[in-house]
Amino acid sequence: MGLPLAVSQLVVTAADRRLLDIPDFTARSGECVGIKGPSGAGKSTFLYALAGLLPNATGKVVWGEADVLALRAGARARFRRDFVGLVFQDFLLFEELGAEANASIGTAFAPRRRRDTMRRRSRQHLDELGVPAGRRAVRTYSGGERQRIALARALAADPGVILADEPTASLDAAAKGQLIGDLVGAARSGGKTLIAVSHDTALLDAMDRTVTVMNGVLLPNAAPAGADHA
Ligand SMILES: Nc1ncnc2c1ncn2[C@@H]1O[C@H](COP(=O)(O)OP(=O)(O)OP(=O)(O)O)[C@@H](O)[C@H]1O
Repeated sequence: MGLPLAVSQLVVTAADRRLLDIPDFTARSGECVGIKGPSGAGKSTFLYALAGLLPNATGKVVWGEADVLALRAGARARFRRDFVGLVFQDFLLFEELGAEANASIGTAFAPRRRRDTMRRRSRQHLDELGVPAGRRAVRTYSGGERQRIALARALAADPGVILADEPTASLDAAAKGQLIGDLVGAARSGGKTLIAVSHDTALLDAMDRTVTVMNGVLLPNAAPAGADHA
Protein backbone atom coordinates (compact mmCIF):
# COMPACT_ATOMS: atom_id res chain seq x y z
CA MET A 1 0.00 0.00 0.00
CA GLY A 2 1.36 3.38 -0.99
CA LEU A 3 1.23 6.64 0.92
CA PRO A 4 0.01 9.95 -0.53
CA LEU A 5 2.37 12.92 -0.27
CA ALA A 6 1.48 16.54 0.48
CA VAL A 7 4.30 19.08 0.61
CA SER A 8 3.75 22.69 1.58
CA GLN A 9 6.09 25.65 2.13
CA LEU A 10 9.13 23.39 1.96
CA VAL A 11 12.30 25.47 2.25
CA VAL A 12 15.86 24.15 2.58
CA THR A 13 18.68 26.53 3.39
CA ALA A 14 22.41 26.00 3.85
CA ALA A 15 24.98 28.62 4.76
CA ASP A 16 22.41 31.40 4.19
CA ARG A 17 21.66 30.13 0.70
CA ARG A 18 18.15 28.98 -0.20
CA LEU A 19 18.67 25.64 -1.91
CA LEU A 20 15.01 24.74 -2.31
CA ASP A 21 11.67 26.53 -2.14
CA ILE A 22 8.63 24.37 -2.92
CA PRO A 23 5.36 26.02 -1.84
CA ASP A 24 3.16 23.13 -2.91
CA PHE A 25 3.61 19.60 -4.27
CA THR A 26 1.45 16.51 -4.04
CA ALA A 27 1.61 12.91 -5.21
CA ARG A 28 -1.14 10.32 -5.07
CA SER A 29 -0.76 7.05 -3.23
CA GLY A 30 0.84 4.61 -5.68
CA GLU A 31 1.83 7.33 -8.14
CA CYS A 32 5.22 7.14 -9.91
CA VAL A 33 6.74 10.63 -10.24
CA GLY A 34 10.00 11.51 -11.97
CA ILE A 35 12.06 14.54 -10.95
CA LYS A 36 14.34 15.98 -13.60
CA GLY A 37 16.36 19.16 -13.98
CA PRO A 38 19.88 20.38 -14.62
CA SER A 39 22.84 19.49 -12.44
CA GLY A 40 22.84 21.43 -9.18
CA ALA A 41 19.14 22.38 -9.52
CA GLY A 42 18.18 20.89 -6.16
CA LYS A 43 16.73 17.50 -7.18
CA SER A 44 18.61 15.44 -4.59
CA THR A 45 17.96 18.12 -1.98
CA PHE A 46 14.23 17.75 -2.73
CA LEU A 47 14.37 13.94 -2.50
CA TYR A 48 16.31 13.93 0.78
CA ALA A 49 13.94 16.52 2.23
CA LEU A 50 11.05 14.19 1.32
CA ALA A 51 12.85 11.44 3.25
CA GLY A 52 13.20 13.74 6.28
CA LEU A 53 16.97 13.46 6.00
CA LEU A 54 17.76 17.20 5.99
CA PRO A 55 17.87 18.90 9.40
CA ASN A 56 17.74 22.35 7.77
CA ALA A 57 14.39 21.79 6.03
CA THR A 58 11.29 23.71 7.15
CA GLY A 59 7.63 23.50 6.13
CA LYS A 60 5.52 20.38 5.84
CA VAL A 61 6.26 17.02 4.22
CA VAL A 62 3.21 14.91 4.98
CA TRP A 63 3.25 11.23 4.00
CA GLY A 64 -0.22 9.83 4.75
CA GLU A 65 -0.89 11.20 8.23
CA ALA A 66 2.72 11.84 9.23
CA ASP A 67 4.49 15.20 8.84
CA VAL A 68 8.08 13.94 8.83
CA LEU A 69 9.53 17.41 9.44
CA ALA A 70 7.49 17.69 12.65
CA LEU A 71 8.88 14.41 14.02
CA ARG A 72 11.88 14.28 16.35
CA ALA A 73 14.99 12.55 15.06
CA GLY A 74 14.16 9.13 16.55
CA ALA A 75 10.59 9.12 15.27
CA ARG A 76 11.78 10.26 11.83
CA ALA A 77 14.24 7.39 11.68
CA ARG A 78 11.50 4.94 12.67
CA PHE A 79 9.17 6.42 10.04
CA ARG A 80 11.85 5.94 7.37
CA ARG A 81 12.59 2.42 8.55
CA ASP A 82 8.92 1.41 8.36
CA PHE A 83 7.64 3.37 5.36
CA VAL A 84 10.47 4.49 3.05
CA GLY A 85 12.78 2.44 0.84
CA LEU A 86 15.81 4.36 -0.46
CA VAL A 87 17.78 3.57 -3.62
CA PHE A 88 20.97 5.52 -4.44
CA GLN A 89 23.06 6.06 -7.55
CA ASP A 90 26.13 4.36 -6.09
CA PHE A 91 24.22 1.54 -4.33
CA LEU A 92 25.68 2.21 -0.83
CA LEU A 93 26.09 -1.48 -0.07
CA PHE A 94 28.43 -3.03 2.51
CA GLU A 95 30.99 -4.27 -0.01
CA GLU A 96 32.43 -7.11 2.07
CA LEU A 97 29.04 -8.58 2.99
CA GLY A 98 27.03 -10.94 0.80
CA ALA A 99 23.84 -10.23 -1.14
CA GLU A 100 21.51 -11.61 1.51
CA ALA A 101 23.28 -9.84 4.37
CA ASN A 102 23.00 -6.54 2.49
CA ALA A 103 19.39 -7.03 1.43
CA SER A 104 18.35 -7.84 5.01
CA ILE A 105 20.58 -5.26 6.76
CA GLY A 106 17.45 -3.41 7.95
CA THR A 107 16.71 -6.25 10.37
CA ALA A 108 19.49 -4.85 12.56
CA PHE A 109 17.24 -1.84 13.24
CA ALA A 110 13.86 -3.58 13.19
CA PRO A 111 11.90 -4.89 16.17
CA ARG A 112 12.70 -8.56 16.84
CA ARG A 113 9.19 -9.73 15.88
CA ARG A 114 9.57 -8.37 12.34
CA ARG A 115 13.03 -9.71 11.57
CA ASP A 116 12.07 -13.15 10.23
CA THR A 117 9.52 -11.65 7.86
CA MET A 118 12.03 -9.09 6.60
CA ARG A 119 14.67 -11.79 6.06
CA ARG A 120 12.17 -13.94 4.19
CA ARG A 121 11.03 -11.01 2.09
CA SER A 122 14.55 -9.90 1.18
CA ARG A 123 15.45 -13.48 0.11
CA GLN A 124 12.28 -13.60 -1.98
CA HIS A 125 13.10 -10.25 -3.62
CA LEU A 126 16.64 -11.37 -4.41
CA ASP A 127 15.18 -14.47 -6.11
CA GLU A 128 12.51 -12.53 -7.98
CA LEU A 129 15.07 -9.97 -9.14
CA GLY A 130 17.31 -12.76 -10.42
CA VAL A 131 20.31 -11.92 -8.22
CA PRO A 132 22.66 -14.92 -8.29
CA ALA A 133 22.75 -16.61 -4.89
CA GLY A 134 26.05 -17.25 -3.15
CA ARG A 135 28.19 -16.42 -0.17
CA ARG A 136 30.53 -14.06 -2.03
CA ALA A 137 31.00 -10.39 -1.18
CA VAL A 138 28.80 -7.96 -3.13
CA ARG A 139 31.91 -6.22 -4.51
CA THR A 140 32.21 -9.27 -6.80
CA TYR A 141 28.74 -8.67 -8.29
CA SER A 142 28.09 -6.59 -11.42
CA GLY A 143 26.71 -3.05 -11.18
CA GLY A 144 23.28 -4.18 -12.30
CA GLU A 145 23.24 -7.01 -9.75
CA ARG A 146 24.42 -4.65 -7.01
CA GLN A 147 21.63 -2.19 -7.74
CA ARG A 148 19.10 -5.04 -7.66
CA ILE A 149 20.50 -6.06 -4.24
CA ALA A 150 20.02 -2.43 -3.16
CA LEU A 151 16.45 -2.59 -4.47
CA ALA A 152 15.82 -5.81 -2.51
CA ARG A 153 17.14 -4.00 0.58
CA ALA A 154 14.80 -1.06 -0.08
CA LEU A 155 11.83 -3.44 -0.37
CA ALA A 156 12.62 -5.60 2.66
CA ALA A 157 10.33 -3.72 5.03
CA ASP A 158 7.57 -3.59 2.37
CA PRO A 159 7.56 0.23 2.48
CA GLY A 160 4.71 2.33 1.07
CA VAL A 161 7.21 4.74 -0.49
CA ILE A 162 10.32 4.26 -2.65
CA LEU A 163 12.66 7.22 -3.10
CA ALA A 164 15.34 6.71 -5.74
CA ASP A 165 18.22 9.09 -6.51
CA GLU A 166 19.61 8.53 -10.03
CA PRO A 167 19.13 4.76 -9.66
CA THR A 168 20.35 3.96 -13.20
CA ALA A 169 23.21 6.48 -13.46
CA SER A 170 25.97 3.98 -12.59
CA LEU A 171 24.65 1.21 -14.86
CA ASP A 172 25.32 0.20 -18.47
CA ALA A 173 22.51 0.28 -21.03
CA ALA A 174 21.30 -3.30 -20.52
CA ALA A 175 21.37 -3.06 -16.72
CA LYS A 176 19.54 0.29 -16.87
CA GLY A 177 16.64 -1.28 -18.77
CA GLN A 178 16.34 -4.17 -16.36
CA LEU A 179 16.56 -1.94 -13.29
CA ILE A 180 13.85 0.38 -14.62
CA GLY A 181 11.57 -2.62 -15.13
CA ASP A 182 12.36 -3.97 -11.67
CA LEU A 183 11.98 -0.65 -9.87
CA VAL A 184 8.79 0.46 -11.56
CA GLY A 185 7.42 -3.10 -11.46
CA ALA A 186 8.00 -3.29 -7.69
CA ALA A 187 6.27 0.07 -7.19
CA ARG A 188 3.29 -0.72 -9.40
CA SER A 189 2.71 -4.29 -8.22
CA GLY A 190 2.95 -3.20 -4.58
CA GLY A 191 0.91 0.00 -5.06
CA LYS A 192 3.91 1.92 -3.69
CA THR A 193 4.46 5.61 -4.24
CA LEU A 194 7.69 6.05 -6.22
CA ILE A 195 9.60 9.33 -6.50
CA ALA A 196 12.70 9.03 -8.68
CA VAL A 197 15.29 11.70 -9.48
CA SER A 198 16.81 10.97 -12.87
CA HIS A 199 18.30 12.28 -16.10
CA ASP A 200 17.45 8.94 -17.75
CA THR A 201 14.70 9.49 -20.32
CA ALA A 202 13.78 5.78 -20.31
CA LEU A 203 13.20 5.91 -16.56
CA LEU A 204 11.28 9.19 -16.78
CA ASP A 205 9.13 7.73 -19.57
CA ALA A 206 8.15 4.86 -17.27
CA MET A 207 6.77 7.27 -14.64
CA ASP A 208 3.16 8.52 -14.49
CA ARG A 209 4.47 12.10 -14.71
CA THR A 210 7.65 14.10 -14.44
CA VAL A 211 8.26 17.44 -12.72
CA THR A 212 11.21 19.75 -13.27
CA VAL A 213 13.35 21.38 -10.59
CA MET A 214 15.32 24.46 -11.66
CA ASN A 215 17.27 26.74 -9.33
CA GLY A 216 15.57 25.18 -6.32
CA VAL A 217 12.00 25.70 -7.52
CA LEU A 218 9.48 23.47 -9.29
CA LEU A 219 8.65 24.60 -12.80
CA PRO A 220 5.03 24.43 -13.87
CA ASN A 221 5.09 21.26 -15.95
CA ALA A 222 2.05 20.29 -17.93
CA ALA A 223 3.89 17.83 -20.16
CA PRO A 224 2.34 14.36 -20.00
CA ALA A 225 4.53 11.32 -19.30
CA GLY A 226 6.36 10.31 -22.45
CA ALA A 227 6.69 13.87 -23.72
CA ASP A 228 10.03 15.61 -24.28
CA HIS A 229 12.38 15.34 -21.26
CA ALA A 230 15.19 17.50 -22.60
N1 LIG B 1 24.72 21.01 2.71
C1 LIG B 1 24.89 21.88 1.72
N2 LIG B 1 25.50 23.07 1.92
C2 LIG B 1 25.65 23.96 0.92
N3 LIG B 1 25.21 23.75 -0.34
C3 LIG B 1 24.59 22.58 -0.60
C4 LIG B 1 24.39 21.59 0.39
N4 LIG B 1 23.74 20.54 -0.17
C5 LIG B 1 23.56 20.86 -1.47
N5 LIG B 1 24.08 22.09 -1.73
C6 LIG B 1 24.04 22.79 -3.03
O1 LIG B 1 22.69 22.83 -3.43
C7 LIG B 1 22.59 22.76 -4.85
C8 LIG B 1 21.65 21.64 -5.23
O2 LIG B 1 22.27 20.38 -4.97
P1 LIG B 1 21.57 19.00 -5.36
O3 LIG B 1 22.52 17.91 -4.99
O4 LIG B 1 20.23 18.95 -4.77
O5 LIG B 1 21.46 19.15 -6.94
P2 LIG B 1 20.95 18.09 -8.03
O6 LIG B 1 19.89 18.77 -8.82
O7 LIG B 1 20.60 16.81 -7.38
O8 LIG B 1 22.25 17.94 -8.94
P3 LIG B 1 22.91 16.67 -9.71
O9 LIG B 1 21.99 16.36 -10.87
O10 LIG B 1 24.23 17.20 -10.17
O11 LIG B 1 23.02 15.55 -8.71
C9 LIG B 1 24.01 22.59 -5.37
O12 LIG B 1 24.49 23.85 -5.76
C10 LIG B 1 24.76 22.08 -4.14
O13 LIG B 1 26.13 22.46 -4.19
